[in-house]
Formats: sequence, structure tokens, C-alpha cells
Amino acid sequence: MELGVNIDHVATLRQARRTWEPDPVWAAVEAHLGGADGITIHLREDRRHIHDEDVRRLRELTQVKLNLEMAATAEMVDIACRVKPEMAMLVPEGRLEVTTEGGLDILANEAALKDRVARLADAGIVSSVFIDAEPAQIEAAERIGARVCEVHTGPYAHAFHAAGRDVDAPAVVAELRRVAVAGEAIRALGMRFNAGHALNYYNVQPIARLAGVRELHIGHSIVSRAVFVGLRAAVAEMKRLMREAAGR
Ligand SMILES: CC(=O)[C@@H](O)[C@H](O)COP(=O)(O)O
Ligand SMILES: NCC(=O)COP(=O)(O)O
Repeated sequence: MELGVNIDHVATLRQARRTWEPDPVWAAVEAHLGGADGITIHLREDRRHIHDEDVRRLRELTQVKLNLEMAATAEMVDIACRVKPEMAMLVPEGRLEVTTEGGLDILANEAALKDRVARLADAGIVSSVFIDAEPAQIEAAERIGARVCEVHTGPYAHAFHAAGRDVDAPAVVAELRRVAVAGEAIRALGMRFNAGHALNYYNVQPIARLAGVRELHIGHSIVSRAVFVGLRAAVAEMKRLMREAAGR
């Protein structure tokens, strides 16, 4: 199981002063040295953290896989086709949201999304979609040609912390089961099962134990811990927890 480290919030800190530090490229290198298998960045339409120049420099200077999260717009697909990340993940975006609030509604926009995925595939980019753990969205993901589904783990994470980190609480068991069932459906349709959003050092292991999960994308929690222990150590600790959960 791989870890994609989302470094958006290194850029958030830089943008707090609109300066040049901390540099997301340095963060990507530190994450790589800590054991990250990939780097994830979300180029938001409002450019609130990661900027176009970061994407270009990360593509040029880092040696691990790049996963570019982006709104499913023609403009963003153009950027992805120029930069050529290994993977592009289509996410819903709201200007007023603090972070991504839910999965992509593929059913509501199937024809346009199919076209975006086809353009990415023509450029040699694997398409991923960020979706809620809902069977109809998974089936729609397969129809539009997505090769990967990242299941939104926010509801599970919220339930986990609302229950005082009690993994046996009924709401937690139910949310975890929804992610597991979604993972089975994704795999049954021949797609790659990834998961992410609001995962942290306390809630990651039940997700990392799910059958067939291939990548976890984790950002805010790792960058938060890095403030105190350094990014290399923060990434290494997350990898250790994931390996322990997977029994390796
Ligand atoms: C799609 C997802 O769950 C997160 O990667 C999120 O989109 C990151 O964006 P922010 O860093 O702006 O919250
Ligand atoms: N796609 C999820 C991601 O990249 C990281 O989300 P978060 O850990 O910052 O909530």
C-alpha cells in the first residue's frame, strides 16, 4: 500500500505571507526521503495554496509520482495535459469551502466528465475520481473510463473523532463498512481502490487494513505534525502505521 503525501498546506503557510518559503519542492523532497511513494497537490481554481509555478517545479524536480488534484474543468485538463502528472484526480470544488466537502457527482455530469477523462488518457495520464462511498457513483466512474477511485474517508474520520476515537462505536463501524463495500465494488469493476481525506495518525489504521486498498492520500495531518517533528519524520511515522496495519 502506497502513501501519497499531500503538501498543499506547505504552500498555505507560504501564502500566509505571500513569500517564497516554505518551498513545496523542499517539502516533496523531504516527504520522499521519509518514505512517500507519491506527492499529491490540489491546484485550486482560486490558487489559494498551490500555484501553477509549484506544479511546474514539482514536475521537474521531484522523483516520486505526482498526483494532481483538480476541478473537472477544461482549463484544468489543459494544465494537466501540459504538466503530465502520473495521475490526475477530478474533485468537486467550491470557492467558499475550507477543504473538499464531498465527492464528485459523476451522475450529474457524466458526458462532460467522460470527455475530460478521455483527454487525460490521450495525454497518458491516469484518471482518478474523488467519490463518496456510493455504488451508483462507482458504476458511473467505470462508465466514464476512470481507472482509479479515491473513496472519500471524511465521513468515517468525522464519525471516528465524534465517537471519541472509539473504533467499535456503531457509527464508526457503519462508515468503515461503507468504505470497505465501496472498495470491493471498485475492485470488482477493475479499478484501483484508493482512499483519502481527513486521515490522521489516530484513524488511519482501520482504513489501511481494508482489503485491496492501494494508496492513501494524506495531507493536513502530516503537515501539522511536521511543524513539530519535521516532515521526514512525520511521513516515516505515517508509513510505519500503514505498514503495521497491513501486517508488513
Ligand atoms: C480531495 C481531498 O480530499 C483533498 O485532497 C483536498 O481536496 C485537498 O485540498 P485542500 O488542501 O485545499 O483541502
Ligand atoms: N485526497 C486527499 C488528500 O490528498 C489529503 O487530504 P487531507 O489529509 O489533507 O484531508
